[in-house]
Amino acid sequence: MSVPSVLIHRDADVLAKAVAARLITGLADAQSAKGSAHLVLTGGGMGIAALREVAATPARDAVEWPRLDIWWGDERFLPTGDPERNETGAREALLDRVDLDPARVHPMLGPDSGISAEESAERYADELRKAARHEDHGPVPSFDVLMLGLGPDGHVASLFPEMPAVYDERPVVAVHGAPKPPPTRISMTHSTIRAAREVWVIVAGEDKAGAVRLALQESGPIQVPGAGARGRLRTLFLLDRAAASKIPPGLTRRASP
Ligand SMILES: O=C1O[C@H](COP(=O)(O)O)[C@@H](O)[C@H](O)[C@H]1O
Repeated sequence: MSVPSVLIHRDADVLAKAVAARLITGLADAQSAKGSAHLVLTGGGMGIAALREVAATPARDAVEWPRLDIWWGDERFLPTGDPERNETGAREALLDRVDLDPARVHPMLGPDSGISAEESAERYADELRKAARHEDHGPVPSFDVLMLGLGPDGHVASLFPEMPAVYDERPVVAVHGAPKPPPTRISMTHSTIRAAREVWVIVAGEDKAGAVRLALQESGPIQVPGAGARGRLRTLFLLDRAAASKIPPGLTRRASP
């Protein structure tokens, strides 16, 4: 597991633009090295803002969209098209605006599929298993980039502090009774998050500053799920100044004035 690096941008707007630029470069590099790439999306304010910035820049054409697999780190267990679904936000911000191969877009199924949250999680784990190659050495692909938001309580994806999902070793699980609505969700677990080559934790706002500090320190991932979000090769905490305001000096690097 990698030790996190911290980059700080002036505000949420600059942060979203910087993440978009980094994402385009990262995906283009991965595709040129391997022919295709795997990207894991997050819901939440900054994750969707970054996708909107990707859609807005002509540099998006550097990515070969038909050769990209899109996954989600978590989903709110709501019907397809519900505005609160992470999938809906991502489609509106970017996915409906680029030339993706629909077979390579992998949403987590909702209740409109006539299945339970548990079945949805199991199906997603199966889909990940089928996409994993021999060289991935595990039940999920080695995602090139896995993006995460961070809640003020330290949650990432739908892994909330001290809830059963943070103890679970299956790749994907159903979550019931989440403290943030909606209560029923599907989430990748820590083991799946840690299979990614790069994990990017993207956070803006003063209300998250305490969670950022705890997620960067040696907190336990049970109490602070963000502290367990680490990539195999690289972990980046991409922050705005407000979110970085409680990090001890020396740990941070300012990336834009
Ligand atoms: O509910 C969720 O919240 C987190 C954080 O969202 P934010 O708006 O506070 O940044 C998000 O990462 C997760 O995907 C989502 O389901």
